[in-house]
Amino acid sequence: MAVCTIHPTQSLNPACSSIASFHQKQGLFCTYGSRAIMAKRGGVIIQNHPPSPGVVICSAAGGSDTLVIGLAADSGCGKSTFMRRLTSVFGGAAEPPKGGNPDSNTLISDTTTVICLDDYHALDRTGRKENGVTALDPRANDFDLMYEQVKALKEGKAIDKPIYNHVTGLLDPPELIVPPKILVIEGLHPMFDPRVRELLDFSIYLDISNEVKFAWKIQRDMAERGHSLESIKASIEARKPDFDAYVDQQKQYADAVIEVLPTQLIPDDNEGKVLRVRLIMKEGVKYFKPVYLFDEGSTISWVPCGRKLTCSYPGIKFFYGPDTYFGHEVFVLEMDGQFDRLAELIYVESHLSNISTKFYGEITQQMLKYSDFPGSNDGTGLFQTIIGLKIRDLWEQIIATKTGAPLEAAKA
Ligand SMILES: Nc1ncnc2c1ncn2[C@@H]1O[C@H](COP(=O)(O)OP(=O)(O)OP(=O)(O)O)[C@@H](O)[C@H]1O
Ligand SMILES: O=C(CO)[C@H](O)[C@H](O)COP(=O)(O)O
Repeated sequence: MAVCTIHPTQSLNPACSSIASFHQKQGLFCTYGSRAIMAKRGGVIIQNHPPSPGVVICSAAGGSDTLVIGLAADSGCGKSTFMRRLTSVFGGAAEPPKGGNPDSNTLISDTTTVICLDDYHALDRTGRKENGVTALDPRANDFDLMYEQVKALKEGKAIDKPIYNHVTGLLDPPELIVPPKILVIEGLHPMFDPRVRELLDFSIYLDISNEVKFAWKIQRDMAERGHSLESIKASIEARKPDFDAYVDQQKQYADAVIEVLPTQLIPDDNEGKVLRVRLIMKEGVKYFKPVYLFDEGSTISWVPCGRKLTCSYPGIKFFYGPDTYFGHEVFVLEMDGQFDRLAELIYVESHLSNISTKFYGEITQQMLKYSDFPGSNDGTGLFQTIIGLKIRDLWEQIIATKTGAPLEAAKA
């Protein structure tokens, strides 16, 4: 490990510059606090210029601990919302790379870097049109590059990642990505290519049923983007064959699936406002203990409404039990309905176990803190928050295993 001091008004002083250059040549990387400093094409640059003097640390160990998480879902299915919940578990805001392309799809926080796999589109918008393929088609994506670059980050090496510009529909010049502690690759195909799949430490699939997808699309694309009902229907229909062929099939590989369905509490509901959400958790995944309700391995139906939990129509119903999913043994935790008073979630939280919280009520606190995010009063927000905590736990366990440090005791 090498250490030197820098001043905010300088790029890097000569000593730091040569340290960073040296380490870059060795394929290692340097940080200033949680920010990355890279030697690049002969010069030295600081990612996110430091706001105050500080210490630069160049270390062989830093990047090689990168945990890689895959999050798959169709467009408009809540990936960004999920990412905001996940990064908030680690604290600090997630922002696009400072001073970079304003249309970058990347989000960087102190601990996490989220890269959007749309950046591996091999064909731009015109190219897809000319070739008659959708963005969901593997032929429109560069899986070789995706594999090489995710592998490099996992090995602690920085990459020059392409940018797909959703504003122009063009492929923009690449941006520098340095290895974070936790790398999330989100998009249409994180589990499609077996080589990329193999690099994932944990994988999640957001499975939004057609009815709910339609309701969310209407809410966003009609209310916020001025699209017509017909054009939304047409766009969902046009994507469906490729979605079924190339995206949906990835759920069989996911360690956790969040399935979002219409409620069963209202007969023939077609509004899509009240949701039945199922968290499907694979058994036997390293460092991941499925959450359970009351008694691990039992089958339980629970209506928590009553003296301790306020419920208006149509109420709330939980279910927990073992099942099989694509031939895998899984546990399913299900919530149908929505909370009237979010603070009362503590009552439900206190009956859940293996939730990887650090203190009593952490889930409720997280949900209250981000109550303005979509899904905060139902199972989507609850299960996304739980998965965020499980990922934090996974990372801490991996670090503890590598360093031999004891894990914090007294976790729920
Ligand atoms: N849990 C939820 N409950 C209700 N609505 C939701 C939920 N999550 C997302 N939505 C709706 O879906 C829209 C899309 O969500 P979000 O931007 O998170 O999806 P996305 O997968 O990142 O989309 P894209 O890939 O198109 O950028 C939101 O604007 C919101 O209207
Ligand atoms: O499925 C998608 C992303 O999840 C988009 O449709 C794809 O990336 C193409 O984007 P655009 O419509 O902006 O050209």
